[in-house]
Amino acid sequence: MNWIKSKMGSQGWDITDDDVKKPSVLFLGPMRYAHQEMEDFQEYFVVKFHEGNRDDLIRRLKKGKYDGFAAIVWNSQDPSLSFKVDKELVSYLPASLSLISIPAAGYNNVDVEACTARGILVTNTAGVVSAATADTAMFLMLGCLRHFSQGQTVLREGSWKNQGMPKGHDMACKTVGILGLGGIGKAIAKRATAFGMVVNYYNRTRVDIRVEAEYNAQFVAYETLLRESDVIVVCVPLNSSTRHLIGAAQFEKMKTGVVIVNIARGPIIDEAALVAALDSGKVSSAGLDVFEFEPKVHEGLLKHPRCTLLPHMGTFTEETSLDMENLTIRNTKNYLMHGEKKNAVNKIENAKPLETMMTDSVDISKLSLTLQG
Ligand SMILES: O=CC(=O)O
Repeated sequence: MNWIKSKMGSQGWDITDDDVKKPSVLFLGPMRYAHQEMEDFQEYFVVKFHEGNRDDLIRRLKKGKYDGFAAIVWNSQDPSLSFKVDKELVSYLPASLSLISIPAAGYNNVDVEACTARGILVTNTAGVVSAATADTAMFLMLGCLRHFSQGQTVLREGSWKNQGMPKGHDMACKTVGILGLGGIGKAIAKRATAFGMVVNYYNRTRVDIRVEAEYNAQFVAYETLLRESDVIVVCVPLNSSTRHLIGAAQFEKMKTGVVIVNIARGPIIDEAALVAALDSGKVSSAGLDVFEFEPKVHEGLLKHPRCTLLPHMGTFTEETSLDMENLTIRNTKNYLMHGEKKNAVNKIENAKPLETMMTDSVDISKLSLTLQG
């Protein structure tokens, strides 16, 4: 039975299967793990997959191929789909579209303001990425403090550690400054405490003191975090106020020999300034999972022996991919069926009326049935 029928049925309308059509949802990029959730989803929605780049998508949108679609699931992690859902693209989305659901925590590729103006809710999967991303941060921290990447390179080149390699540093008793104590920041705080580190954090808004106590995290001013940290971990989302949050002026204030770790988004750090700080010795090493112009990586980082570099692998595990896909599908279903906005990153006051989300068929406008806002 489909959901519109059950909604209508519950309101006493006498609806047959023939009267009812399922709303359509466009999937950009494949769902590789969430087989069970997809099966369930297809009972209620028509699923269409689109493969192709931004131009293909715009061409199809202009031709009206996706008119009447209710939602888009946007796999922005897929390299072919990592283009921007910018103002121009949003302007081509059909009037029926009420949701863009993203299987990622970071939604910097989507012009959320433009979506809000068109009444389109945007959801992410922030809740399920924390553990895998925090594990990645710990790997980078350890790698940097102990020079493990350098050790691996030396070994692969047929040498051994005592042939010119500097000794590393223990994690215990080092001060880690977490820039952004959200879900990922908290997961890092927990792990850093287990390693015996002192945990400081900076947020625009200080978290509740009970949360601070739970995570052993002490709130400090941004300047203090820059000045007193042995390791700085970047965990804030990318937006216009966090772009180049760390640049030459900030490196200047840091301890000489500081370690920089970034598992959030590349453009939060001015990469050229980071390379200069590495070259001058101000920054002893950098552990980076994200890059300012990824997948392109600054030459100065690539050739730097004291950098540990990963190709954006923070959530690149089978388990977390499954959790992200499942949550993305659930976010879509819950909003379209129940108006639930649990993982929304923007505010939409009124959900679009149900009838505008139908691909065709039954004229339910007479029934004045709308989704809960
Ligand atoms: O980078 C990964 C994410 O945003 O989830």
